[in-house]
Amino acid sequence: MNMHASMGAAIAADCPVNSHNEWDPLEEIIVGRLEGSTIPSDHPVVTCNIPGMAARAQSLAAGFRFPKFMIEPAQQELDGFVALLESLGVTVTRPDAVNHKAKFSTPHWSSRGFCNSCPRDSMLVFGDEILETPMAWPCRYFETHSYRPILKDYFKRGARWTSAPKPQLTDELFDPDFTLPEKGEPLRYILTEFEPVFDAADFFRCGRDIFVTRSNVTNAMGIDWLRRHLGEGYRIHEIKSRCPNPMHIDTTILPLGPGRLLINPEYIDPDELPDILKKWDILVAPEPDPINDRILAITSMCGKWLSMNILMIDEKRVIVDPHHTNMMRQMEKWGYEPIPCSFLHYAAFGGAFHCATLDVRRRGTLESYF
Ligand SMILES: NC(=[NH2+])NCCC[C@H](N)C(=O)O
Repeated sequence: MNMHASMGAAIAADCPVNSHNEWDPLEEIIVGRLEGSTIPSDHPVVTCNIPGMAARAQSLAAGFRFPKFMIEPAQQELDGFVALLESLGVTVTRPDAVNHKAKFSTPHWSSRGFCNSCPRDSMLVFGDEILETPMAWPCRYFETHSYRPILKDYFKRGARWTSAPKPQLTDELFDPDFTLPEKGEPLRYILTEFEPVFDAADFFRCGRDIFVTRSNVTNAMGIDWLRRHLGEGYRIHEIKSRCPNPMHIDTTILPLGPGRLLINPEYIDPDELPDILKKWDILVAPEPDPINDRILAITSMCGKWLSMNILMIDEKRVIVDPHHTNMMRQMEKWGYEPIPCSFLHYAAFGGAFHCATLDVRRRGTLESYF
């Protein structure tokens, strides 16, 4: 090993932020919070991304606090999830509780906040860099502020802390005539190319290769911005999804380890995957177990494929919701060790295990898997 390489390795080992993929052994993770959660605004970029029933209910109550009957069971599950991660030896870091109901404004618009249930969406980790993403939901504009004490601490301990240009989120960014595509119609997005925007959760990382789906929160200019920012050491590949209301890749496709991809058969056509993924094993996610609880069904901000929103502890162990027995069994058949953790109530706040977390340190180095 030359001097440079060994110095690089020393820095990586000491740095509190060091993660290159979704499966290396997990050492530290940020887990979101529910305190202070506020029902998101009825801006079209919000409502077009939420299932119809929840969107209608939330539009009526936008800006109010989420009711207790939704917070309490989700909080219990969240506490259980944190305890489970700690029992597995993972360091769990939490954002501050902040009042997301507070109103804020730019010269062009004003909004209240939402919550910090999903750190996966607002920050991306590339090795020792943690990047704040330019999010398209106005109510999420200041969301990373609840993570600033953590970010400053990581920075002081050696991490690189960056942020994409803060978007303006003026009307020019949103197509005023946008409606969701009907079955059979070509996909379209609410975003224009006015300025770069992207959510971190539209990307997943496999070492030097990064994969992205375009969505109603990530435009082509956002993807280009990140491509240029990352430079020559990385390649960003776009994955085509058939999801009619795409927002966040982690209910569509996720890598489980080098050479293994979990796909949602409704949204992904394996023949349309980028060529470099064609050599990987495709593991087709089983049909999600239906959720019959009416309250859970009505309040969920997500679709049924949240069953795929799993978290890898390492290349073998994976956290899965025990409600999703098909997924639990299938994981075992594929040779994984599923660890059950009940988490269905969190869907009302935007996700499950993958969304609710940001893996900031996994033991491993930057590699090319292709
Ligand atoms: N990282 C996240 N917040 N992911 C949530 C994905 C939700 C996705 N739009 C669905 O409805 O299934």
